Amino acid sequence: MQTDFLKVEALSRVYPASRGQAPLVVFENIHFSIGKGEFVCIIGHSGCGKSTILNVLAGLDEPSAGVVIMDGREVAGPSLDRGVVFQGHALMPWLSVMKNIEFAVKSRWPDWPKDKVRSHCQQFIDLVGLTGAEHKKPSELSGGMKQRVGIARAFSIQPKMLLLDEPFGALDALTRGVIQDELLKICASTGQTVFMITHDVDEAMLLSDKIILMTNGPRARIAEIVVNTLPRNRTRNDVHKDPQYYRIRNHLVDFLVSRSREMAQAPAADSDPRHPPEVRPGEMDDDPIATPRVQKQPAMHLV
Ligand SMILES: Nc1ncnc2c1ncn2[C@@H]1O[C@H](COP(=O)(O)OP(=O)(O)OP(=O)(O)O)[C@@H](O)[C@H]1O
Repeated sequence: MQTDFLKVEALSRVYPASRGQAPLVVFENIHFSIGKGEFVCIIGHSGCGKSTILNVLAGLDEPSAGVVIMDGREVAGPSLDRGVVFQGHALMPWLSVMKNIEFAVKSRWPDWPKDKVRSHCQQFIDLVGLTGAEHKKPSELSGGMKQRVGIARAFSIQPKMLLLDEPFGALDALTRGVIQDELLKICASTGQTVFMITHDVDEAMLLSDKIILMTNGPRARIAEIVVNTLPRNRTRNDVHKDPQYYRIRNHLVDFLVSRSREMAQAPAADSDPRHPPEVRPGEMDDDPIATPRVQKQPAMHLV
């Protein structure tokens, strides 16, 4: 695997002082890398800068310091090499579902004949369960349906990197599960590289190879990177049966409930921010047998 397909080096984001207030340092000195074909989730409380980092990776925002290098080239603006799905759907309201997706596909492959563009788009419309809604405008769709169009559009351009900002948050549980399964299948068959923001620890554990944990902002930093050692062929139905599952889950929940705040208040540890600690289940303190209450909890969403 190309271990540093995407490299983030010394990234900081500072918003200038306004109305007599001090400048806002959202995060600073962020370093991480993503291997080709890796699925990386980032979790942390609201305001720690997850969306800002994603926007910088997308080339839609500029960092105050630091650099992002993808496939050997510095990210200096938006590109069809990176497909983005936002919390809001960001569709063109005057275009139908099909035309919204066609627009992206034609930009990606301008030489493709019309029929090929159409059948390619249809494949992704079917994938997200929107068959029959091809000619509807966004105003005629529910919030979840609009979100699915955004997901189909991002998948359809087969980008080198998918950037997902809580893409499934607005979906009902059933659709969410179906699209998570499809995403797993697409990643397994195409080796898609993904960076995804989620507030849902179960979603992160189902989908990711690694989970970046951010301390609370301001001055957020990477606390650690959890290596998800659950076997890669996991499914929603059996992922929780793995003996490692609750150990990892407890560790993530514990981080969100207490350590993310405690670490934010403590001065930066003497660990080198260029090499955030990687943690595997065997190195976690949380013992699933000692803390069975967490096993009984339903899916956990924290903001
Ligand atoms: N244009 C701006 N000017 C000043 N501050 C901003 C601006 N945009 C974002 N911020 C601040 O930057 C911080 C990080 O915002 P960001 O949306 O990246 O956080 P987040 O972790 O993605 O939050 P959430 O989980 O709620 O989406 C917040 O404190 C926000 O208020």
